[in-house]
Amino acid sequence: MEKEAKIYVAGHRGMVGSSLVRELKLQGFNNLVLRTSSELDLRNQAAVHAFFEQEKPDYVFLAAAKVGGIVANNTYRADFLYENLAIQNHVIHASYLQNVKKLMFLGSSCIYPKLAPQPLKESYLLSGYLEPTNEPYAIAKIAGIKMCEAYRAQYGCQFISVMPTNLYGINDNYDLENSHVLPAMIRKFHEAKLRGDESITLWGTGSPKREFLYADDLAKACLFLMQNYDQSEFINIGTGEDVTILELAEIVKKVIGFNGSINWDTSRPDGTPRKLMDVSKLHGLGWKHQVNLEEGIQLAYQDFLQNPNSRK
Ligand SMILES: NC(=O)C1=CN([C@@H]2O[C@H](COP(=O)(O)OP(=O)(O)OC[C@H]3O[C@@H](n4cnc5c(N)ncnc54)[C@H](OP(=O)(O)O)[C@@H]3O)[C@@H](O)[C@H]2O)C=CC1
Ligand SMILES: C[C@H]1O[C@H](OP(=O)(O)OP(=O)(O)OC[C@H]2O[C@@H](n3cnc4c(=O)[nH]c(N)nc43)[C@H](O)[C@@H]2O)[C@@H](O)[C@@H](O)C1=O
Repeated sequence: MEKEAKIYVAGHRGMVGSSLVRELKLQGFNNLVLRTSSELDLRNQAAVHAFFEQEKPDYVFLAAAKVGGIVANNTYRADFLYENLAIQNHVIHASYLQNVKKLMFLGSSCIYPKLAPQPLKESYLLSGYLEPTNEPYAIAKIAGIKMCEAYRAQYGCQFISVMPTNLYGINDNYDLENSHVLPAMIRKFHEAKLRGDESITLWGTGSPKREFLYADDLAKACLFLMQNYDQSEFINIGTGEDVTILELAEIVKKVIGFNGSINWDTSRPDGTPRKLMDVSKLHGLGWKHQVNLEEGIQLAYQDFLQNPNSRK
């Protein structure tokens, strides 16, 4: 990417998009094109095509999506399928029509079969049934991967896909019902500490395992791959290390300084038992994450405390 290149970051107000913008600016990319969803609703095909025709970006990071945790995915199944398909169809096709030099599509580790062998190699895609709680979202993400592959094969487009593991960081969504587990834990432990509660309640059994990557590390990986990776096959982004939800809770509890106990609401879903990324392809290219889990949780907690705009 040339420093003066025009770069469109779709979803720049989100956790990942805002981190991408910070990293791009840090690295000297300042010709950024940004639109909020109220300025440009990416579900509106005509509006997306008009925007691309007018702006003609050189590079596109597609980090706009309908995103949420296990319960949001399971509850708003139609919205997760329709909105994500619409957003990615419009942005990817318009990028082809306007000769975008390179596009990066962000998928998710939920594209892998629920019971796939661990760690998850890129080649395991479509080798088994998906986890039911997020099947609509995963189907949309798989369609996005296949669109990038197809536009490369048929039209020679330099479109790549990356599959991030579970993310957390600055500007996360802290809604208690719709968020992912880490922001939910930060808010639950913090508010319980303030109230002096004796216990907090988390979801499921605590036994599923998850891998967590700090969003600023993800943004660094995305910029690295935009400049150093150009193949049809998508690539995993993660740390290659996971913890049980119970172990995660113990870390968050310690960082926040909550002294009570933890109850488990087993009427809430556990989701997939484990989804640990195989990151050997990414490490082979020379990229590795920098922020470890406890350090990242401390940074996210500081942001939660200090940022008056945090999404609670
Ligand atoms: N968070 C996670 O744990 C993971 C996320 N990912 C992927 O990373 C990407 C970014 O996720 P994340 O930053 O967490 O999500 P956020 O919810 O934080 O941000 C999503 C952004 O998408 C934008 N958006 C949503 N709908 C529309 C629309 N109809 N038109 C225009 N913009 C829209 C929103 O814009 P606005 O603010 O202007 O409304 C929002 O800023 C997604 O593709 C997601 O699937 C992958 C793995 C894990
Ligand atoms: C990134 C990924 O995120 C989603 O998948 P998920 O990893 O299952 O999502 P999650 O972060 O919401 O939960 C992880 C685990 O944590 C447990 N858990 C405990 N207590 C709380 C809790 O209070 N809130 C939440 N949300 N989960 C909790 C919860 O029961 C589960 O076992 C996909 O739908 C899809 O969006 C996707 O790709």
